Amino acid sequence: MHVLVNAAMSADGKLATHRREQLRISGDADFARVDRRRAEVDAIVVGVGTVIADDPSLIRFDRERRSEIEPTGVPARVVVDSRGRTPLDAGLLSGDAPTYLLTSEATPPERRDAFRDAGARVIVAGTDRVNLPDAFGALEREGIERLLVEGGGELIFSCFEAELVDELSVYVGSLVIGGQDAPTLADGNGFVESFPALTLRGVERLGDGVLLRWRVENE
Ligand SMILES: NC(=O)C1=CN([C@@H]2O[C@H](COP(=O)(O)OP(=O)(O)OC[C@H]3O[C@@H](n4cnc5c(N)ncnc54)[C@H](O)[C@@H]3O)[C@@H](O)[C@H]2O)C=CC1
Ligand SMILES: Nc1nc(O)c(N)c(N[C@@H]2O[C@H](COP(=O)(O)O)[C@@H](O)[C@H]2O)n1
Repeated sequence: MHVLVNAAMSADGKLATHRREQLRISGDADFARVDRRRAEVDAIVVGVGTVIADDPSLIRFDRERRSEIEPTGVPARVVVDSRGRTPLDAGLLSGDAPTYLLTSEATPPERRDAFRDAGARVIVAGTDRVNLPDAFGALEREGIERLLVEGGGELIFSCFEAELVDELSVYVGSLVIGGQDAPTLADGNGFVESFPALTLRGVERLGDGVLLRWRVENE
């Protein structure tokens, strides 16, 4: 499996304001780049915090280009949601693309059934919290090889903590958001003694911002 994390942050490292409302940090050029990356992967992954904050569709991409690359269909959408907090009327349960809900045993069986009735494929991995290596392994067994993780900060941290990330792309927009409670690129508990090592692969000006690309050196 290949896991790319992509996000847009402010110059001070924030993904959104402390109100956690959806915020346009990327410019048109970066959104077009993200659309191309979406067209190249098998699935796009977000945390339930992002679903609740943004209600994303995750299907914005260049359909013509997708048909050139992979004529078999659209990328799946994946929500990491330990307790089944995804609203049943969320945009990504619209049926426009296959949707997976990665959850834990903390989600009651009847709630899992409600997601299945809404069209989602439910994968249970972990007791209290989604066990990401197990859940991503289950996706791999479904034929999902290329994952694009779009956030938010808590999920991105967990992906690094579990050493699941192969590549990191960050668009740095020309704004300052501030706020100690605003989500950052990697939240969670933070690393203390050892830190994921990155090798810089690219620096590119895109509109008013900068795209930074790293390879992650997992041991
Ligand atoms: N600027 C950007 O590129 C992006 C910004 N965002 C912003 O980020 C904010 C949401 O980020 P967060 O609150 O950090 O939520 P998140 O989207 O990272 O979701 C975190 C939630 O996922 C669930 N979860 C289940 N298993 C987990 C595991 N093993 N590890 C981590 N989480 C697990 C938990 O319920 C946890 O609360 C929103 O304000 C959204 O607008 C989100 C994506 C991209
Ligand atoms: N690349 C990027 N730049 C920004 O400025 C953003 N705010 C985000 N957010 C991510 O995109 C999702 C929304 O996608 P749709 O418009 O619904 O397709 C949002 O949920 C974040 O994951 N990304």
